[in-house]
Amino acid sequence: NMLHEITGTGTGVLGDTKSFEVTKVSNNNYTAKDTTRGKGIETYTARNRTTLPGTLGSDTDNNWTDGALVDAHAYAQKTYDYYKNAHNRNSFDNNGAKLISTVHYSNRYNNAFWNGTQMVYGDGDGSVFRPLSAGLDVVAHELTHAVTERTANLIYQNESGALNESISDIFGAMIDDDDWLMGEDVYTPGTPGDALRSLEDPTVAGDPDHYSDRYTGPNDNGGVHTNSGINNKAAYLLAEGGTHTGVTVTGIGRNDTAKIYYYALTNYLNPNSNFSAMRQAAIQSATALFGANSQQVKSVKAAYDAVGVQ
Ligand SMILES: Cc1cccc(C(=O)O)c1OC(=O)C1CC1
Ligand SMILES: [Zn+2]
Repeated sequence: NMLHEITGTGTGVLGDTKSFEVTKVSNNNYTAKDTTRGKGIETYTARNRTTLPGTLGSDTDNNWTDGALVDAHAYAQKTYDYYKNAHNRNSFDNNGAKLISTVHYSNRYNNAFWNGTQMVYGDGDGSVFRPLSAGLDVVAHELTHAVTERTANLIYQNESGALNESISDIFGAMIDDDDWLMGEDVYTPGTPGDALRSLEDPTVAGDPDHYSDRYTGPNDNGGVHTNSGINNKAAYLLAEGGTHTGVTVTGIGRNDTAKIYYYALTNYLNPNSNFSAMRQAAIQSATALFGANSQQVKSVKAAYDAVGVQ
């Protein structure tokens, strides 16, 4: 309970020190259980097996040394705080639902996912990925899948699936807000400067930045992690501005961009929304938030013009 809530300190996967709320059970027993946020934030370890949630994280001296667990716990708290402070949303269900994360899932597992109940992170194989919870954008991406599931619930295939992925990348970039890259802190440790995806220039990772270049094949549920680049590029242009395919967009900044996408996700998008419906939802959201003749509405139209979505 709140009475035993204290601050823990630990070292993340990348060797950085961070602090986070934990529970003191006794003088030499601390658990990765935060009872200060919603109905709680709890982080577990699967100890490299696949039983979920596994064992609740614990430490004897409150100086935490399991980097993957430190990062998953601290970044879940940071992501909770973002949705509460920026969008007045209390956890993924807007009713304070407990945030459960498990690290050290399976063996050399190059993946992270939301399984409908909790977040799960592999350790990576050390070549393709480091432990995936070390990426704040990864944690935010996974938790945003839960937010999307409880709101628009975009079907995870073809265009609605690409939007599902893009919404997770957009809020991943809004929360890990020092760049427009996804997974840069955990992807290919041996290759500095690359990323799993880029919202600024999706083509650096081989993803399309215009609707005419969309993938229409069967792989990856119809290219959900590929065609996300089209809407990701639109969101980047909306926030930062720029000229793309001969169309100039006036940037409106990260905060207004985030408000527009959150408003669209929670008021207009539905499970079957395609890219055209995304354009309309963003226009209607910008209109509701900023007015019909606002710069924000003008820039939304230009951003979707620039990526070829009408
Ligand atoms: C690493 C990975 C593999 C497969 C699916 C996802 C997924 O969650 O869609 C995934 O996580 C990400 O894309 C996060 C953003 C880096
Ligand atoms: Zn995803």
